[in-house]
Amino acid sequence: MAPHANGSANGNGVAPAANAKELFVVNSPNVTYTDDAIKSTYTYRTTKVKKADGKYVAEPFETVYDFKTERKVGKVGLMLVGWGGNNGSTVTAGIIANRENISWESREGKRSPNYFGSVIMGSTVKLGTDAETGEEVYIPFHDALPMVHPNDLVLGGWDINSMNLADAMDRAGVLEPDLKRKVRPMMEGLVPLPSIYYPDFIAANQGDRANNLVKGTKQEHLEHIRKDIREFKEKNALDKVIVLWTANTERYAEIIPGVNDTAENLLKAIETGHDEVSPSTVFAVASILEGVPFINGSPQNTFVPGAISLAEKHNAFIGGDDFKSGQTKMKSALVDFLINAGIKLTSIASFNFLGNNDGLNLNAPQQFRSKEISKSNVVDDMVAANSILYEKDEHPDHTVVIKYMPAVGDHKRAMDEYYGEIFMGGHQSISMTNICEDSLLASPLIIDLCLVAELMTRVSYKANSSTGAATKDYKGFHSVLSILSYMLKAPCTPPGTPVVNSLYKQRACMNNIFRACVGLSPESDMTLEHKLF
Ligand SMILES: NC(=O)c1ccc[n+]([C@@H]2O[C@H](COP(=O)([O-])OP(=O)(O)OC[C@H]3O[C@@H](n4cnc5c(N)ncnc54)[C@H](O)[C@@H]3O)[C@@H](O)[C@H]2O)c1
Ligand SMILES: O=P([O-])([O-])O[C@@H]1[C@@H](O)[C@H](O)[C@@H](O)[C@H](O)[C@@H]1O
Repeated sequence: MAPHANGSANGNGVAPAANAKELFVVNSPNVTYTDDAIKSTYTYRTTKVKKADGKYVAEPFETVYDFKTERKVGKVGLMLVGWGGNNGSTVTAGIIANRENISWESREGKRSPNYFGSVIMGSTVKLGTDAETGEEVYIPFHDALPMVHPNDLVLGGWDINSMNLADAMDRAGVLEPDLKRKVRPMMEGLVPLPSIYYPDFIAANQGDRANNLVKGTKQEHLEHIRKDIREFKEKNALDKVIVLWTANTERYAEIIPGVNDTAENLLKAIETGHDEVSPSTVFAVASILEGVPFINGSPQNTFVPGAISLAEKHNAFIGGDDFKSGQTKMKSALVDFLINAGIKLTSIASFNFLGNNDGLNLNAPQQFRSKEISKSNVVDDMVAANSILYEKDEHPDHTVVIKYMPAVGDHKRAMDEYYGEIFMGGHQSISMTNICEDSLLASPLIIDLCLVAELMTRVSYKANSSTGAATKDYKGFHSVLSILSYMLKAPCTPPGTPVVNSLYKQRACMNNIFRACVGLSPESDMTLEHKLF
């Protein structure tokens, strides 16, 4: 395999197009490069398990897929709902600082911009083993497939508060003064579009912010948001737009038969202005109808059943819920480790103190409840997978507490105690404290979600198997983008499919789907080449 895409022919004798931005080329009879696309024929190998005479029977199973990834990334816009919030203003300043290569003075000396904390921009994946030295070859995750660079994103969005992004950045109190001073001139002119506000869905303590609102009925709101998306696309000559909710956490919407249970009922409920349709669902529906991916970075049930079926009907992408930034990310790594190490985790106590506007909103019981749900379900699949440690339906005790502590601002404090049983009745307690800026954890996740969602708009497949359901034409992945799970606390998955919470599995899934798109087998970590001589 040649490390650079400059001229080596692939197995089909088709020379890869000279695309200086692609870091590697795959030399295989199963991979073809055209000017427009990378096409791979890929054998997906799984194991089917049956039970016969009280015994499992495991059968290897193969499906052959053709994958196609469009190579032209195009100009991409990211529209944030809640643009003027802590996350919205921080990710905007961060992208501008990176794009303009702005350094700043801090207490510790000169600092330069980076994308640390972004799995796509800040981490590497193994491509393979060096043919001569046997050393492992790693490439930036961002180079695994053609992806948009965050510096090239065109940013925009909505907020119920009219503050410009420079003042919003000051209000957030996240970034260093010298950095804020330097990016201010590029942020003052950025003003969020008016948004929709249904006071019942977020905490009453947010009422003072609501001075930038779209008037009219729910149906008019839907049309207004659709028009905003279209105009943003046209004005900036964009090929694609991604819409992402980073606005306040809403309360759960009640699921009511006839109102939000089907696509038709949901559209009707918007038309008649039903109270149980939340602002985030209106944004999701607007995005679906405009054919742009919509991602929910907050915990509420934006994707009511009617929204999911509407997305399926329109082949539009949706992803959610709730950024997995700090405490929960640790949890989805640590619990995976403990249970897979054979340690019986018996309780998790998670405390969170934060003093930003998110914390103020979460001070209200209904909004806290949305967060409590998304933070509590993250260990379920790992517990259920181990029948040695846990009886059926047995769960560790799990408590989640969030308290508003104005003095700490965005510097959230997360304190966790994990308590479990070890060998022969012994006990193990692990306590950890995690202190960091909430918005500096969430901002890179916004970037990752946008980059991967955009990529998925360019990936299509057809089943090509004698055993699987063969299809004639290429089509996109399922509307519910569960490939985004790594970045999300409560991953939304296609209806009826399992949720995977393990951080390790979620990352491997992303990596291996990307590898399949260039015809490479999953990274198994077997490294037999170093074990068998
Ligand atoms: N920071 C993290 O680590 C993290 C992790 C997971 C989830 N989240 C979620 O991300 C969201 C944003 O967090 P934040 O710290 O930026 O909060 P924030 O309160 O600073 O920002 C939210 C913004 O949304 C605006 N808003 C509220 N309702 C709106 C609407 N209907 N339309 C448009 N704008 C609206 C508010 O005016 C505010 O500017 C929260 O729901 C939070 O729970 C954050
Ligand atoms: O990602 P994580 O650290 O588990 O969760 C965080 C919560 O602990 C915090 O209270 C909340 O304000 C953030 O929005 C985020 O949801």
